[in-house]
Amino acid sequence: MPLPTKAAAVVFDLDGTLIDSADDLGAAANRLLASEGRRPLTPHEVRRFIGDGSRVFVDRAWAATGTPADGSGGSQGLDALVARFIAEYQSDVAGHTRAYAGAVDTVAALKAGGIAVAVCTNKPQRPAELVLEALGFAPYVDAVAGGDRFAHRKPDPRHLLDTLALLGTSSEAAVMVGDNEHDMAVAHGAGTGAVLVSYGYARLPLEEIEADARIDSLTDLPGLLGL
Ligand SMILES: O=C(O)COP(=O)(O)O
Ligand SMILES: [Mg+2]
Repeated sequence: MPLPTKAAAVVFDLDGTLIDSADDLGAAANRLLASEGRRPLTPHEVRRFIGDGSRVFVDRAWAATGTPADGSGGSQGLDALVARFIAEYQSDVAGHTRAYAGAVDTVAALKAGGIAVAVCTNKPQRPAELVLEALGFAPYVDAVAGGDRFAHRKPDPRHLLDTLALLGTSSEAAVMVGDNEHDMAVAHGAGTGAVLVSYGYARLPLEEIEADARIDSLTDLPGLLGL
């Protein structure tokens, strides 16, 4: 679908779109893996494992480094590892994480142009809020919808629809901006515009991901939206 001529809201994905967070996610995972006598993840593995939230990230990390974690909910199983991973990650969300070039200024420019801004991420709510605060996005963001805020998360389009409900914006007047197939899938499913960034952590070849527009830098976004 074409992008709205006058967008009322822009919803951003977080990891791989607004922020390059792989090093801190990897460091937290590697501290946990080391405490369990496992090898660290490579930077390439970390980038491939991001995008489906903390539970899937830890599950992939465990499967890649030895016996997979037990998903049955026991005290030694995946649930316990996920809780420890989130605690590790939350202790240092921004040490090695950077906003992509121009990202904060772009979000600020949209806001100044009268566009509502939200973040729809599979990262859990608390670390998402902490990193947005630490990197200077928070003053320009009207709503944050972490992966554990609602009953559904990307690629379920209800994650995006529930995010838009927080803003009071209709799908037709909204644009989703993200770096992977889940972000574009929720945009198509919810009926918003879909803008794919080229520099993030997509696992599929970018040309295989359907999008209404593709950008190499967030600084191209205001122009694309007619600001
Ligand atoms: O996998 C995650 O934790 C988050 O990924 P997202 O911000 O790209 O949705
Ligand atoms: Mg992403």
